Amino acid sequence: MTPGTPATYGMRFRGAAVGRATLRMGTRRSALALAQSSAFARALERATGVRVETVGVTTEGDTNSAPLTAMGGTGVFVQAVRAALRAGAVDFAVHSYKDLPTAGPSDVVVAAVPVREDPRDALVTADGRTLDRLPAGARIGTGSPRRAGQLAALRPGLVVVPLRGNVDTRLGRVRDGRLDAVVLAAAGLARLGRLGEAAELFAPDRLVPAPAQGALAVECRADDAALVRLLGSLDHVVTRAAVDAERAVLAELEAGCSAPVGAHARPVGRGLDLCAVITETDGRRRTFRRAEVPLDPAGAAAAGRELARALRKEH
Ligand SMILES: NCc1[nH]cc(CCC(=O)O)c1CC(=O)O
Repeated sequence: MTPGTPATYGMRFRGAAVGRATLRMGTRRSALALAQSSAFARALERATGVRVETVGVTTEGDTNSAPLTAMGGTGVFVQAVRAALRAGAVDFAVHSYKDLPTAGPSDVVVAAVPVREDPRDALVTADGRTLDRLPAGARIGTGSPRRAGQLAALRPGLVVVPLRGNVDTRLGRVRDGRLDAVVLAAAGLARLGRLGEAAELFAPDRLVPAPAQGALAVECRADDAALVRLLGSLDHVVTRAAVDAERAVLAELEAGCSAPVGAHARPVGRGLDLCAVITETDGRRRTFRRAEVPLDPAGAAAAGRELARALRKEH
């Protein structure tokens, strides 16, 4: 960059606004977490002229291979990263948004929800077969009760096998023949440049994704106003509204419904088309509904809660 150009001036000015030439970014150390956080870091550097340094944090979700349901849910991926934020070891943190519990602490804020990656679930099979073409008795791996319930409803004859681990581990189970198929987030494959390995990408109203799947949450300390503003330059309004609606469905259903939940909002016209599902983990019951949602944050959350109440009544 040539010194003295208007672009350089603008970058210096904005970097100076947070009073730090270099920002430290907290992230988990998995290949997926590093890929998504470094993509965000590059975008932030381009947009604002700050420099970003990566600080890898190991979380309980990385060191403990027990099922997430036995460990207190997806929150196990975020606690250690938030602790680094509170301790001042990092300035901001990048999380997979679907790993954030719905009840957030008040001392950290989601300062940016960047534009979303592919939100769909993907099927990977050894020979490229789609779900409908898997033979009865085929073994399909997932550790997610949401995926298990919906897969069992779609294909009652399949055998769902519990599976956890990083993307590489899960894909390896198909390659080594221990499983016939695995279902995982398309966003994870895309961020690792492996989306081409998917045999099928499920339409979001057929296999409804997890709330906020494919989205990132960029958090910083709530009292760091200049940084909240700087990170906010990468906020994507449509993604934020969609995620607000989807997480409102989940938050409302967590009170009094332990069944797995999917929720997904897709931009349509000037609003969002929100669909949500509750299943039993064995797939014997599946309740599905959809609703139109306005693009503003308060309206999106209210519409999500209303859809959740209707679902709960019906299920
Ligand atoms: N709970 C693990 C997790 N958290 C986020 C992703 C994928 C990427 C995303 O949804 O942003 C995954 C893996 C998966 O579901 O296959």
